[in-house]
Amino acid sequence: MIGIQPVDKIRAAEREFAEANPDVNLMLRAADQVAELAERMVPSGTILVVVGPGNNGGDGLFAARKLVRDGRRQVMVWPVAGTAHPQGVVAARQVGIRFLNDLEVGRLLPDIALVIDGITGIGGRTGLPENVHWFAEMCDVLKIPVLAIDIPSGLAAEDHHRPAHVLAATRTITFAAPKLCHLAQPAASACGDVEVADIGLELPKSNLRQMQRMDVARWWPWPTPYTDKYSRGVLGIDTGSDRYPGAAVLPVTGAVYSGAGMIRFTGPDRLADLILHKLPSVTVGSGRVEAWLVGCGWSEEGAEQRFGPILESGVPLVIDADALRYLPKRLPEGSLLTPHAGELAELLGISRPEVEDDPVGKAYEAAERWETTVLLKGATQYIANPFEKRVTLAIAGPSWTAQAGSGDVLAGICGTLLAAGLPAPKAAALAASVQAMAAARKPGPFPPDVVAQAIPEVLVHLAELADQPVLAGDLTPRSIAAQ
Ligand SMILES: NC(=O)C1=CN([C@@H]2O[C@H](COP(=O)(O)OP(=O)(O)OC[C@H]3O[C@@H](n4cnc5c(N)ncnc54)[C@H](O)[C@@H]3O)[C@@H](O)[C@H]2O)[C@@H](O)CC1
Ligand SMILES: Nc1ncnc2c1ncn2[C@@H]1O[C@H](COP(=O)(O)OP(=O)(O)O)[C@@H](O)[C@H]1O
Repeated sequence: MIGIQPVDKIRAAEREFAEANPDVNLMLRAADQVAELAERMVPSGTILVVVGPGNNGGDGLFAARKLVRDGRRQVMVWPVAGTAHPQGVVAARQVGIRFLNDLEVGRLLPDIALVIDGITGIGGRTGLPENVHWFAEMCDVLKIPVLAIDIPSGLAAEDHHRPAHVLAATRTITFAAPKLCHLAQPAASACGDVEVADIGLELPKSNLRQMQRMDVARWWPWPTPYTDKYSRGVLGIDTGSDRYPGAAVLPVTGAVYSGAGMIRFTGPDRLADLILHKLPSVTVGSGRVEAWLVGCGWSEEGAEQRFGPILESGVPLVIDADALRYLPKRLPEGSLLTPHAGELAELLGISRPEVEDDPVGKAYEAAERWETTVLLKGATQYIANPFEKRVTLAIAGPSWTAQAGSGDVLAGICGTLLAAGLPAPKAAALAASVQAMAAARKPGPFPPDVVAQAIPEVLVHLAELADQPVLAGDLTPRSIAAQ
């Protein structure tokens, strides 16, 4: 898990570091890392460092000096605000770096191998200074690689919006910890590959976090020799309707391919036949379950009657789609709500744009109101955990997943993990991440049930990461591969 840090915490850590280490210049540390990454990105060719008026520009100027000294290449600087970090300017001029004006930049741009963006970093407000709009567009048109220092200029560190004008990066090097804009869409789409560089800052634990593959590997409920179908977790699924028959098949597919011990389907009989045709391991009819999944494709008719008895069972529920309209004030302990932005808006009695404007805040608000875990779905998936007062971002996948039925499959995976006994925040973070990783293995317009079928491949890979044996004896996947 990686902590996502707000700007005030970064600045506080920087102050503490400066007090404790008066002889260390953090800007030089940052600049060295920028220069080193620039060398890796383009080993030769002219580099243009674009600098703004603040410390982000300072990083750029010291990186420029380093690049001139270390390599025998041409480095030029464009100070877009007229003024720039004074010591940085002196340092750059000392090594003979040429400072350009707008006209010169326009003329030389086609021959630039790399642009380093030091216009704004964590001090940046949303939006690019007007006099560089043309430049951002030209970099895009000419396909010039851009290395952003800390934050691509135009983005604001704690904001997930992507404004119309942004200097989109090929890579971003940020310091100490990622910021929300690096990970949350659509802002993240302007950051390219993000590298977090250690410059020695100590940061406190954050209540906003990003899942890592290793977390999925560690937390996944791997079966053991003591496991049987019951102990792996029996999941009850009541989903689908005549209007939405696929909403019965898809969640069950998600649940089966993520390893449910047993599934009891209690939806309409006709849909049970459909499911059995595809997935004969599913059982039909009621019985003891460890968790329920409800709501996908219920449509409105009869929804409340279906929901009532299941709510009374008291086991944890995954509550999706139509069932979200009938939430009681108190939910069974350990339950999980899985709304998309529109459904969350309806739950909170606000508009969809209000949710889209503040997904972290609104997911958390619903989690607090119902005292339960909320998984807000979308391009970035947020898991709000009101018990530990934090929000976790799931691992993200390709946008191909944005299709009807993906949410149904995701609900099924959540159900498997709740039935396995995982607490809802973990179940949600794992399910959303694994679906994204499966989609990354099938990058294209594969239907959601085909993406679900890639989950076992993802798990085999993760088992290797967690060093989980897959055969009797001591053989781990790694040792098998070595045969
Ligand atoms: N805080 C830290 O830990 C460290 C910070 N460093 C660098 O310092 C940066 C932060 O420096 P600053 O606080 O000076 O902030 P920035 O350099 O990010 O930006 C501040 C300046 O840009 C202007 N500005 C902001 N948004 C604008 C916009 N949309 N249009 C036009 N002008 C805009 C502001 O008015 C201000 O003059 C970091 O991002 C990083 O690059 C590094 O030197 C290493 C240590
Ligand atoms: N831009 C996107 N990139 C990746 N995944 C997305 C994107 N938009 C939506 N998704 C995924 O698509 C699913 C949509 O869920 P939902 O709207 O409930 O679909 P349905 O109800 O049709 O199954 C979610 O699982 C979400 O993760």
